[in-house]
Amino acid sequence: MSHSVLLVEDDRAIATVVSEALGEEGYRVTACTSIARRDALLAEAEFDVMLTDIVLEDGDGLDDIAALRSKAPAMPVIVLSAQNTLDTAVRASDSEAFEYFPKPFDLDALLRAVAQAVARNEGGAAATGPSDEGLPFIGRSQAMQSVYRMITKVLRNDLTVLVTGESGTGKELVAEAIHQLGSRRTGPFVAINMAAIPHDLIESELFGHERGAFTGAVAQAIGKFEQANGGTLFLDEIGDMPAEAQTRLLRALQSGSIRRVGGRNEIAVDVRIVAATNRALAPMIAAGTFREDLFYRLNVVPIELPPLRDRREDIGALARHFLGQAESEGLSRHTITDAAVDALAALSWRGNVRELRNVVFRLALNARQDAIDRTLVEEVVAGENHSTEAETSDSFASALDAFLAEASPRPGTLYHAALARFEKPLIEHALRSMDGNQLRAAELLGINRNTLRKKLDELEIKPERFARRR
Ligand SMILES: Nc1ncnc2c1ncn2[C@@H]1O[C@H](COP(=O)(O)OP(=O)(O)OP(=O)(O)O)[C@@H](O)[C@H]1O
Repeated sequence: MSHSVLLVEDDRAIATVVSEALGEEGYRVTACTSIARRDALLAEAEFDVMLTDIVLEDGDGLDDIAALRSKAPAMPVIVLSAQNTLDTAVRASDSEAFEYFPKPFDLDALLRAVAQAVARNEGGAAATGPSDEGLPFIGRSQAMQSVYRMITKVLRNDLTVLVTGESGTGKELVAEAIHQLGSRRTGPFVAINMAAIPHDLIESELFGHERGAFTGAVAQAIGKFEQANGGTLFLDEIGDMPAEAQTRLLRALQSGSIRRVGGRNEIAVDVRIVAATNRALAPMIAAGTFREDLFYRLNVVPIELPPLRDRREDIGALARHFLGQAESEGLSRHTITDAAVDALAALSWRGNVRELRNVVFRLALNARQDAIDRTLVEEVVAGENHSTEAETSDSFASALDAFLAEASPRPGTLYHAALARFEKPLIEHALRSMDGNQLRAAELLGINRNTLRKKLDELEIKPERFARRR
């Protein structure tokens, strides 16, 4: 017998597409657009799975989810939402939703999730776990959605997380979110930055020391591992950890216990580890400076933060958020014009969200009127060298390192493999900057339009993908 799906969705276009796709897969779909109708349908019949939007014409689809669970405790719920914030992702996971799909979503992925939900339901498994209010995580871009989804997946377990991403992309914020929203939130959150501590002190900082363990160890000291007992330990800039400390950390992760420097006793510790790095670890492993076995211990759940330049649509919301922060730190209240946001969005943001925060604070300091306008943005960022040649070449060099470490191409193919790797993103960047206009993209690149056309064919780039959507 085919499985039944209840679809609660007031966007008719989405409801139609999803119903048809499910129908083609052999599901019996019952669709409705309101909470009242949903409840009436649930009172009449049982469904194998429910798909629900959050904002519905008569209320919030997640609000009374607990009541709904008492009516249909075993029914998996898949949440579809256009409010793509971390809060929504967390609310969806709190409501014990089986999956959360920010809109626009990939239909095939949704169909796979429905199939899994049905299979899981037949197996009788149930999800568990609560959480509370969200963090000020700003950004609804598609690029941030997978970050939010990954965060919600680790809230009810103690899996080790490795957060990667360029400096200033929000890696520490992810660690804090995992701690504050997860099951360890009543325990301590302890952070340690490997790059900020002299190498010879790292082991004693992490594991503590006994009195007299080394010159200067005048008293016993408790390390970060013990301080974080029952909570979360955030190991920042893990790529900067010296070799001996790596070995000791690996041992601690394997055994769940530590030994203070100069100490004899093994001390059991219960900590959840979140590690972060802005350096590519693959080339370091290849070069023998980072232990591969430690990498695998840390990289249980990888969360990769996108650079700000890949989610420019978040810049306006972030800028407004930081203006609010500036105000709460005593600066006067300011708004920002759309033209000023566009000017900010055009910059390269090598320092990512941290750099944007600093620039916004400087704008607030320098503003002569209520609204921050484009002219002020241009004045304030003028002297800042947002994308100098040297910086661009630096980031190319590190991308090239990562490519070489991963690709290990056959002899005789290296030049072309590297070229192909960089040519496509470069051309896509030009098209994106020019809203898909090939003539202007060719001008930006400084190549002939026919050459560009040939490249588009060769590299299978579809220029219409970059046309501005209204
Ligand atoms: N999505 C976001 N929403 C709001 N604030 C953010 C966001 N991402 C980052 N920030 C803010 O930007 C600043 C830098 O973030 P954070 O320190 O988490 O970056 P990081 O990736 O850990 O940097 P580094 O690698 O240099 O340590 C912080 O003030 C943080 O609160």
